[in-house]
Amino acid sequence: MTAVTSEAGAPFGAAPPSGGEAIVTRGLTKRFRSGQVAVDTLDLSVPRGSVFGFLGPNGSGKTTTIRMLLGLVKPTAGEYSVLGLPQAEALPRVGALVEGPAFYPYLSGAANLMRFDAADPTAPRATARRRIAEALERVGLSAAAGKRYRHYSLGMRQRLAIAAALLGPRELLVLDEPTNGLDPQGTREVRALVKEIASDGTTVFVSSHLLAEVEQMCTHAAIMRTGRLVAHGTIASLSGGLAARIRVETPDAAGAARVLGALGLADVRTDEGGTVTAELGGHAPERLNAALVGEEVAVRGLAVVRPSLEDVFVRLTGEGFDVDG
Ligand SMILES: Nc1ncnc2c1ncn2[C@@H]1O[C@H](COP(=O)(O)OP(=O)(O)OP(=O)(O)O)[C@@H](O)[C@H]1O
Repeated sequence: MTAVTSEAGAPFGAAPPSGGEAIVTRGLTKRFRSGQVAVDTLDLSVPRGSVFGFLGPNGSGKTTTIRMLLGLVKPTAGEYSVLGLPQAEALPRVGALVEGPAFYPYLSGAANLMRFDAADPTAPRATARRRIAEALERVGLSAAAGKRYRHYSLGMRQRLAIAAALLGPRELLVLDEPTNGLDPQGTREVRALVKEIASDGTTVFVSSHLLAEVEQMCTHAAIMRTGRLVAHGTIASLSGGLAARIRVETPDAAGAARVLGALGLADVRTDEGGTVTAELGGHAPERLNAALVGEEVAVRGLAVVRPSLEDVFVRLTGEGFDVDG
């Protein structure tokens, strides 16, 4: 672990992590000179091979955490480990996209990567062409390698930035809000690329303020709010912590609510549009449908609604997830 002297002055333990984790943090904290605590005693475990969504509204401390993990910002307290290695050994195995690299508009994608690679003193010159061709191939830009950057679409530009993070063999890819500012097509391209990169075993740690994006793209997530972790786990376990609900569309909301209540379903609610919902519990939806129809309640639609990460956030914090910051 990269141990950081704690605020109390004692060095945090330097024991290596188990090896199954790509990133571990313990009590990681960053207080800026302004007094602002951007990251507050963060305990994070990112399993190797996961696509890990680091989720939180704007300003919740995601970028500051990433910058600490990459050695760009010094933590105030706590410790962290990346790939279970000392920082100097870990960083060459980590590809990162934090602030998009500045590319030259009149140069081609390949020429831009050549310049970018040349600026990295640790990159072996002799293999530059091969590594660049491989990175372009990996992000699906081989055919556009010779095209000028200024003619690239937004999605292609971001894929080139990801290619720049893949110019060496990487065990971990860290992407800070990679779909920010993209159009819908570019967003789709980048999401597909993240899944593709992860499919060969590379761990991907990706920050986002978009709940649905993390739900679609990630296997695991940590949810941040004002510098603190509010939830952490597999996507299934995070949303599995909340009960699924049954949702009944009917012209007879009062009748449906009565039948569901009589069957023992908990938390029966009728919304303003007349839709009735209740906690499903152990009930079989088809039996509920039969019971409603048997009681002459007309059913226009019946669905089981699984809780989303947004429901988890609202339940844990009592607040809506402020998507736009
Ligand atoms: N250099 C700095 N000095 C003082 N405060 C800072 C600094 N950098 C970030 N902050 C503050 O720390 C908090 C967390 O910021 P951070 O950028 O880590 O959040 P974030 O979740 O990445 O949000 P965003 O997606 O908007 O970047 C914010 O309140 C921010 O204003």
